Formats: sequence, structure tokens, C-alpha cells
Amino acid sequence: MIYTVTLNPSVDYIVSVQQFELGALNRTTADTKFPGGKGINVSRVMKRLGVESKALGFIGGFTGSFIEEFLQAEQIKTQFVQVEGDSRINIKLKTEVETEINGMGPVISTENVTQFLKFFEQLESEDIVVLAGSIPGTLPASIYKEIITLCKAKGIKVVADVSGDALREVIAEKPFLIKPNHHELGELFNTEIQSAEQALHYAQQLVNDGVQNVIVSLAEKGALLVTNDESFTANVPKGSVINSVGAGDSVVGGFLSAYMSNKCLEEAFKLGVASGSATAFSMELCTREKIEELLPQIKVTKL
Ligand SMILES: Nc1ncnc2c1ncn2[C@@H]1O[C@H](COP(=O)(O)OP(=O)(O)O)[C@@H](O)[C@H]1O
Ligand SMILES: O=P(O)(O)OC[C@H]1O[C@](O)(COP(=O)(O)O)[C@@H](O)[C@@H]1O
Repeated sequence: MIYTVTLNPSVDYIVSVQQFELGALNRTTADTKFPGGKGINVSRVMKRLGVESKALGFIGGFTGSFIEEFLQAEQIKTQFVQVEGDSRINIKLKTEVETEINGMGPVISTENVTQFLKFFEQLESEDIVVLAGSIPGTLPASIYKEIITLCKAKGIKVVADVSGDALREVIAEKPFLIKPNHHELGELFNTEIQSAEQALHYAQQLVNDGVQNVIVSLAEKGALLVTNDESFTANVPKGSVINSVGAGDSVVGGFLSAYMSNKCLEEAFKLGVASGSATAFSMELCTREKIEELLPQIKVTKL
């Protein structure tokens, strides 16, 4: 079973505003709400590709109920720890440019954390754990490290889509896969990454340091996969970006869905990139039909 961890799930409130004016009353031309948070998005994408997972994390209040009910309606298994406050609402403003305001999230108590970590005791070696998204301020910064330690003791593969200090901590634990975008990779090395060549250099460094596989997504410039033995690059299909929220999560969801069926990293990478673009070209997360439509346009080249 694949377990996705979202420590700070959200209701993503996506609002379209034409000619947005700061300091004025703006009215939406369209608005919609979805459950969000990176691990949850990974679970939703995998479900669309026929791969089961269980979503873990902390939820609370009316927003938490919305998230859980939405996932259950999509027949996604969940086992969230209930906290006292409300799960956050993240605003995704679509104007001429995309602007995001992500909430802080509810307070999570030490009892909540103990209950959450206990769950990992029942996992087995063939399970995969996906750690995705930021660590809320009320949780110890070491929480991902603690989860990885529990997983490593059982030989469980860990996939991480995290950034900043959390990414640094996770890398030290040599996970199975990480998926930074080029900004996150640059931040890690205190530099700005503008090309696939630069990204390759730093991704290789991470693999030399013990990370087993690194996917670097470069938005419209494609993506890279660096493994212990080989490196690949992929183009992205041409199309109009409608809503790129969840595109990175879709890369992870697509990758894992294919990886589960034949363990081929190259094919998994291709499906991951197709899923990322399929989400970028949609209002909501990618559908299987959109992914299949884009897949033939993606060329994976061995470097
Ligand atoms: N303009 C675009 N055209 C085509 N595909 C895109 C575009 N922007 C993003 N994508 C797809 O979404 C994936 C993730 O996007 P990226 O912005 O790199 O990551 P993140 O969402 O994590 O910031 C890319 O690898 C690509 O497949
Ligand atoms: O945990 P964070 O970093 O605040 O991110 C949460 C947000 O990221 C998302 O999962 C989208 O992530 P990506 O666009 O990077 O794929 C949203 O659904 C959610 O609002």
C-alpha cells in the first residue's frame, strides 16, 4: 500500500478575477473549492490512474470534514488524526498571473503527534510512504526525520516532495525519491537554477550524496530524472496553462502509479511528466483521459 502524508491539508479555494486591483473590491468570475495539500493531491492523482493509497495527516473542523468527505466520495482511503482547530484554506488567485496565499493551519498537540506516529508501527516492508508538503509551525521540524526513521527500520521506501529545511533533513536520510522543482533545488544549493544543465549538475550531486532517485521539474522547460546509473530528460507538451496548482504533486502521483505496475523508472518518469502537464492544462487535477492524450507528445531522452 502507498501511504501519503499531508501534515497540513487544505481546502484550496481557487478564484478567478479579471483585472484584479489591489485595495479595491474585486468580484470573481469563477470560483471553486478542492481538497488540497501535496500528499492528498498525490493520492487523488493515483486514484485516477487506478492505484490505491491511504491519505494520512491531521485535519479538523468544518474544512477538515469537507476534505475527508470529498476524498471518501472519490473512494480514497483516509486515516486522519482529528485536531481541534479548522484545517486551513489556501487561496489560489487566478488573474493575469497566479498568486497563492497558503494558511498556517490548526494547532497540532503532542498527543495528536503521538497518535499519528503510532500508525507507522503497522506498516510493512513493501509499503511506500510519500511525505509531501510543508511542516506546520506547531509541529517539531524533525517530524519527517522521525517518520523516515520508523520507515527505514522496516525497509519501507520513502518519497518526498518537500522544500527548504525539510528537504535538507530528508535528503540526509537518503530517500528513494525526491521531486524538487528547479527553484527548490536552487534554494538547497543557495543558487538560482535556470537550465536543465544546471539542474542536472545539482541533481547528480544529490544522488552522489545517497538520494536514490531525483526528479527535478522545470515547469515549461521539462523535467529531469537522475538515478544511480542513468539520467533522463523529458520535454513537456505544448498547451495553455489553466491552473498549475498540484502540477508538481501530479508528477509524483503519475510516477508512482506507473512505478507500481512495472518498477521501470524511465516509464514512470514519462507518466509523471504527462500527469504534471495534464494538471497544468486543467482547472482541476489531471484526468486519466488528459494524461493519455498528452503521453505520446512526451519524449524521454537518455543523457
Ligand atoms: N507551462 C507548462 N507547460 C507544460 N507543462 C507544465 C507547465 N508548467 C508545469 N508543467 C508540468 O507540471 C510539472 C510540475 O511543474 P513545476 O512548476 O516544475 O512544479 P511545482 O508544481 O512543484 O512547482 C512539470 O514537470 C510539467 O510536467
Ligand atoms: O504544504 P504547502 O507547501 O503549504 O503547500 C500546500 C499547497 O500545495 C498544493 O498541494 C499544490 O502543490 P504544487 O502546486 O506544488 O503541486 C496545494 O494543493 C496546497 O494548497
